[in-house]
Amino acid sequence: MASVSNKKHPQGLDYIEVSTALCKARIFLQGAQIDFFQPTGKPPLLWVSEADDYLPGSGIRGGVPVCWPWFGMHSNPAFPQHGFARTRLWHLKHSHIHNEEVELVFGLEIAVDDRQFWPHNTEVEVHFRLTDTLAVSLVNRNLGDSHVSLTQALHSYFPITDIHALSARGFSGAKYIEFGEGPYAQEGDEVGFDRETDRVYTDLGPCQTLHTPDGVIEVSREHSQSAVLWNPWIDKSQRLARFRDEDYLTMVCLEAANVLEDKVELAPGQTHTLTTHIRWR
Ligand SMILES: O=P(O)(O)OC[C@H]1O[C@@H](O)[C@H](O)[C@@H](O)[C@@H]1O
Repeated sequence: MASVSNKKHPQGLDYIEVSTALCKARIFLQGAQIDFFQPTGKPPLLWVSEADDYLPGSGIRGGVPVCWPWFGMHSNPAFPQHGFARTRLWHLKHSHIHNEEVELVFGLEIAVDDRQFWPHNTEVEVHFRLTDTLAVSLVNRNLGDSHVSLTQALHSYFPITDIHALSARGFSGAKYIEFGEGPYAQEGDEVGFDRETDRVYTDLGPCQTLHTPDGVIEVSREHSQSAVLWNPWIDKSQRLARFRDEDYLTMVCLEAANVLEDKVELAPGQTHTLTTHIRWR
């Protein structure tokens, strides 16, 4: 029997625990952030640092942080990197169990203090559809009477066993910006890792794969032509919060995004839905 239960982490954060015949999952109200997803009979599909302390107010270093309503640094350097939504308390609006499929919808009320970051009249939701695949959608509706634009990402962290053995594929035809330089044309379909990698891809096809010693993870996107491929390597690992020095060896981020020329443009009344589907192939 599928179940959806409210739980509290020992450090105080509330989360929703999902258990079905097809998967197990854990989603925190803070940030509407999933940090655990395991299809039945397969290894977990998301990575979280063992250094994470799950303290209220700091985003969890792993799973799928929601970067909204901007990705990366804001033009105002006083604003937080990757937006403010990942550390705010979302609320569960709907949960629906149908056979062994669970759907959860989280909403975010913009607090008065956060109006400085987001003064627009919009609605934002994160939807999870949990089967043997993890589907996450970030839905934006423009409820106001003026045009709104934003950037965003579903900043997914994946367990890849050994960064030296990882082959990321599905990049041919795309271009990327890295460390503020570019755009560069992607050479070939495949990306290997032997240094810090922080590429913002555009003109990217809808499906990439991560070939790891433990299997192939498939990451596909809808309503997104951009994605971020990130591994901090040795030096940056030592500077990152809630991250162990050696963590770069076992993780990579492949983030479904709407960034650069792929940003979300919403006319009054319009809705945009960014979706990523993640599964073991
Ligand atoms: O430490 P944060 O704010 O979670 O960011 C982690 C990384 O997120 C990635 O998406 C960026 O491309 C990196 O440059 C950044 O370091």
